[in-house]
This record gives sequence, structure tokens and C-alpha cells, in this order.
Amino acid sequence: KGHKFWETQPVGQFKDVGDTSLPEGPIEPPIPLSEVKQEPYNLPNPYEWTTCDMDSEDTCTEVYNLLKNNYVEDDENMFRFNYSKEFLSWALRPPGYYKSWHIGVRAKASKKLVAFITGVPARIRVRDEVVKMAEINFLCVHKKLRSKRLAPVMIKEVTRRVHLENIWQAAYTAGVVLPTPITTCQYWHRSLNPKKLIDVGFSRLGPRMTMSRTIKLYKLPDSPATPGFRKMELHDVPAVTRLLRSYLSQFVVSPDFDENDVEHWLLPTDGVVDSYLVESPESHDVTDFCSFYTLPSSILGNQNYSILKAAYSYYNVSTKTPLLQLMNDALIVAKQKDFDVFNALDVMHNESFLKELKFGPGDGQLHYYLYNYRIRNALRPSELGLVLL
Ligand SMILES: CCCCCCCCCCCCCC(=O)CSCCNC(=O)CCNC(=O)[C@H](O)C(C)(C)COP(=O)(O)OP(=O)(O)OC[C@H]1O[C@@H](n2cnc3c(N)ncnc32)[C@H](O)[C@@H]1OP(=O)(O)O
Ligand SMILES: CCOC(=O)c1cnc2ccc(OC)cc2c1SCCC#N
Repeated sequence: KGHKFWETQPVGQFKDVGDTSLPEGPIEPPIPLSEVKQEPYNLPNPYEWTTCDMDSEDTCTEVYNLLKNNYVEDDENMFRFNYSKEFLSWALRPPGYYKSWHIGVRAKASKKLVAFITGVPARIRVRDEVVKMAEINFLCVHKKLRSKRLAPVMIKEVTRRVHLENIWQAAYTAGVVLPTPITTCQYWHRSLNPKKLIDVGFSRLGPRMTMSRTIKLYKLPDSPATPGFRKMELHDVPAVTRLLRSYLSQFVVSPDFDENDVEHWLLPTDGVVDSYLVESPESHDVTDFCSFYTLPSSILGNQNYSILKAAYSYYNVSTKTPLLQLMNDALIVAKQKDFDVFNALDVMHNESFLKELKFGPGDGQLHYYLYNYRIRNALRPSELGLVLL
């Protein structure tokens, strides 16, 4: 298919796949900041740019409502992501964030927010190079304004604003295939509330299975099995940072987290992110870590339910406790917190526990992309140590 916009961009092009003469690394060099376009790209006449101040409750609510009604749906339109205001505030304000990268489009007449795209700064290691990047997310055009080529303008504008901060690479994911994925991951789902998942039509009763037999199949203990398993606290940040940096160093692409990043991204925040660690009862060493984030979805067109409570596996490290046992404890605490499903990608070492812990493969794929950075050969999901929100 012709990608009229993406074929103009410094990304791996389909025609170049397999061309080993092309070097790994930046595709285009940086340019002097004085040569970066100083003024915003032109929008169609009825629309204007706006910078969304996520510190403002009202603006946060506008962004929340735009996404709640117009963001990503699954292929069967059964669910639509329903990121909470607290989650958006957390996701968009990490250490060193730029308000100017929280970009909205308003209709001039009504002042209504009709489109959105964001970037947050991140240090991403690719093999042995740490690269300053923008993580791009929450690209959304109101359903009534689709297929008007607004997305390329949004993408060019966020690119321009990232360039103005002297950053020349980006990382992003999408459910759609674009030039050119660095890897393609599979979603896996572990039922915690099988009755609800069957009632909404996501899961079906297996052959020769009754509902009570199905409920029993997914039943979990009331409390975690691992001695020393507890919630992460502020004083654990240095130990968790050491543990996570050492673990992530084995992957080809991963975040280069420091203590400030760990405090922001991994310290438990109610209704947003949960993290647990194993402190050895003898040595008091922190030997293992697991975390998941909270991303509810609206259930579309169901009489009995309107919200799906979903937990998403985030970063997990096991050095003493078997990963299988650690993740089973994560499932146990997620069930205690009344999640309906625990989702995970087949990234990092996740494949080693998915089937055994009764995850089922989803029908959606998640493609990972880098902007202006060529990776010579596509990665296996197990070589990827990066989870985007
Ligand atoms: C150095 C810094 C660099 C920073 C920037 C880095 C790059 C960041 C890139 C962004 C990363 C976002 C990551 C992220 O947020 C996570 S992926 C979630 C994206 N959002 C949604 O799916 C929400 C529901 N859908 C919509 O709102 C619209 O359908 C959107 C806005 C998606 C497209 O609006 P539309 O009204 O349906 O379409 P047109 O305006 O007519 O435009 C059609 C063109 O857009 C291309 N398209 C479609 N979906 C895309 C997607 N998900 N990524 C990139 N490109 C996408 C498409 O291939 C075509 O180009 P082509 O003709 O070349 O094929
Ligand atoms: C029950 C398992 O499916 C989901 O949890 C879910 C929920 N909401 C979505 C909203 C948009 C959506 O668009 C791709 C997918 C979902 C999915 S499946 C893929 C995410 C995972 N795991």
C-alpha cells in the first residue's frame, strides 16, 4: 500500500528491508536549531493549535473526554481505551517533560478540542548507544474529522517541537502496520473475572466447560506465596533502580532509567501504577520486582457492564524468585484489587510464563517503531525491553 506521508519520513522504508548496506543508527543528521521551522504547521482553516496544560484540571478533563470518546478501539469495537485523568497526568509529566509537546487542535468557532498528540522525553538505549528520544503517544483525531489527512500534520508538528528541543529520534507503538516495525508483539490476556469476560463476549465457554468449572479454572489464592513480597516504597528507589538497570541491560532496546525515572514511573500511584518487590527476609536485599499499570476500557454496547478493569504488565525482574511464581503473585494482587483481566505482551521474558499462568493469546498485535533511527534487522519481541503506555 502506498504510504504517501510515511514515505516522506526518515523511517525505515519497506523497500529498504534486508538492505544490509544501510548502517544502523540515525537516518538523517540533526540540523542547527535556527534552521528548524520556527512557526507551527498550517492547519485547515476552521482549526487552531493549542498547547494542553496538563496541570489544569479543566484541560485534563477535555483531553480525558476526547480520548474516552475517540481513542483506540479493538477491531471488533467491543472496547475503547479509557485512560483516567490521573493516568494521563502521570504519563505526560515525567522528569524533564515539555508542556509544548502536549499538542491539541481546537475548532476556532466552538473552541472544542478535536485532536491531540503528545511526546515525553526518554533516554532509550539501542544496543550500546543511549539516545535521547521523544516517546510519542495519544495521537487522536475526533471520529467526525477522520480521513482528512490531519494525522500527518499532527505528526509533523510534534516532530517540529521535538526538534526545537534538539532531540532527533522518537519511539512509538501502533496497532497498524506502518514503515517499518522494529518488532511486532502479541498481546496475551489472563482472565481474572471469567464470568464478566464471557458476559461481554470477549471469552467463550470452552467445549465441555460449565461456567462454574471455568471460574474454578481461573481461581487464584487469596494472598501472594513469596515470603518478603511487599509494595514498593520511596526508600526502595535506589535498590529497584540497580535491579532494573542490570536486568534491562540484556535487551537490545530498553529505557535507560535513573533514580528520578524509577521514582516517577514505578513508585505505586493509586489507580495508575502498582509495583511490588521481594525483600529477602534474611539479607533484606531486594531480589525481585514486578509492576503493572491500570488502563480501564469502556465496554461498547453491553447492557450489563460499561467498564472493563484491565491491568497491564509493566516491568518485571526476577533474580531469586522464579518469574513464574513472581508473576503468579502479581496476578493474585491484581485479582485482590478487583481487576477483570491481566494483560501482557510477549516482550522481555514474558513468554516463559504466559501459557503456564493461563494467559490466552489476543488477536491484536502491537508494532514498535523508531523514528530517524535504523535498526539493521528486526528484533524478536524477547529482545525488546521497552513497554510504552
Ligand atoms: C524526532 C521526533 C519525531 C516525533 C514523531 C514520531 C512519529 C510519531 C507517529 C505517530 C505515533 C502515534 C502513536 C500513538 O499515539 C499510539 S497508536 C494510537 C493511534 N490512535 C488511534 O488509533 C486513535 C483512533 N484513531 C484516530 O484517532 C485516527 O484514526 C488517527 C489519528 C490514528 C489517524 O487519523 P485518520 O483520520 O484515520 O488518518 P489521516 O489523518 O487521514 O492520516 C492518514 C495517515 O496517517 C497514518 N496513520 C494512521 N494511523 C496512524 C498511527 N497510529 N500512527 C502513525 N500514523 C498513522 C496513515 O498511515 C496515513 O499515512 P500514509 O498515507 O503515509 O499511510
Ligand atoms: C479482555 C482483553 O482485552 C483487553 O483487555 C482490551 C481492552 N481494551 C482494548 C481497547 C482497545 C484495543 O484496541 C487495540 C484493544 C483492547 C483490548 S485487547 C488489546 C490490549 C491488550 N491486551
